[in-house]
Amino acid sequence: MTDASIQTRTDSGDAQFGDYVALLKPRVMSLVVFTAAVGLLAAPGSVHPFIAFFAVLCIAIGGGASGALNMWYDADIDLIMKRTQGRPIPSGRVTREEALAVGLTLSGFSVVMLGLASNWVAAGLLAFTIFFYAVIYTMWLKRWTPQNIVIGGAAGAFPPMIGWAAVTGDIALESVLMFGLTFLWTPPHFWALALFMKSDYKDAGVPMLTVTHGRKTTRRHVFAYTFPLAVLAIGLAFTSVGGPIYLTVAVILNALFVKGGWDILRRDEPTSEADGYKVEKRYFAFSLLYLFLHFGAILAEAALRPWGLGGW
Ligand code: HEM
Ligand SMILES: CC(C)=CCC/C(C)=C/CC/C(C)=C/COP(=O)(O)OP(=O)(O)O
Repeated sequence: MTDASIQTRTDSGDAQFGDYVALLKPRVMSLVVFTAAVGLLAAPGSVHPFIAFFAVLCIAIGGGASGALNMWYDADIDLIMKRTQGRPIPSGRVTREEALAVGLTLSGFSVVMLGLASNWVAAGLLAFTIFFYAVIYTMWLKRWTPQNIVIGGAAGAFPPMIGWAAVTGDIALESVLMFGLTFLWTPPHFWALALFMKSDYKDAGVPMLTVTHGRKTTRRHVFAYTFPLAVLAIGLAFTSVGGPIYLTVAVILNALFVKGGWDILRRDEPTSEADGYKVEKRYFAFSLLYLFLHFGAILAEAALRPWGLGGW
């Protein structure tokens, strides 16, 4: 990826602290960090609250670092897409070299600090996650295959596993299922967005499913993913991190998510375009609430456990 126009800072001024924070994709990372914190709090056993806080902080910094590496590599794409033109590199407030330096420094720092504060299984998983998002997804899959976000989605799904491992030093069925929940959720989450972002990915030459296989196929894929997702999400209720609260939340949310996927499938383009992609936008917003509430319910079960409540 070479593009001289984004190599140097423009005249728009020096970078502010906020520009460096924006490199870390804080809004997307907030939910990632929440799922990591829930993985940590739901794990059997306990760690000192300071270590727990510090471990989550390391995961947040590592996630942010991978976002900076993504912005470093994707600066050419971000310059083309309307949604991303205002980011620190395409708008000329931060150079690519600075973004790379921030990404690499924070990656190294977060992994080493997590290893020292908790254990090297968690640190290894964090390092692998950063590598997966920055190298496997960003540098390879994103520009190569419409399955980019399906496989690449694994990056965003690892955090609860990292949180869990920070306590237990191990990988367990529950942490793998929490991984699976985010993994199967990512395609409908992203493709709903791709449906209303219309030409952005096409203009940037990114082979998203909407571009390569068309919008009807993308609608079918959104709907199709809601079924395995519902099975896994509800199945998680019957493991040690589940319980009646989680089960209730999962049944309601998955019924709504399948129904929403059906609504998306049934829509045709002229109708969707005429109403400004209202249904697709609502579904994308609901996808965020969906994941937040599933992990929130796991947290509620864990929080009630010390009082003999929560769980089965
Ligand atoms: C390969 C996987 C994923 C892809 C391609 C993807 C893509 C996107 C995109 C393009 C946006 C628009 C936001 C922006 O312009 O900054 C977005 C928003 C968002 N995503 Fe994802 N996402 C993925 C996985 C995840 C995961 C795993 C999480 C959390 C666990 C997540 C949480 C969010 C949140 C919270 C927002 C809303 C941000 C805001 O309010 O601006 N995403 N996602
Ligand atoms: C270490 C750690 C905890 C990592 C978390 C990794 C993570 C959150 C991955 C989520 C993937 C994500 C934000 C994709 C955005 O796609 P994109 O980069 O193609 O989106 P864009 O078009 O907005 O740049």
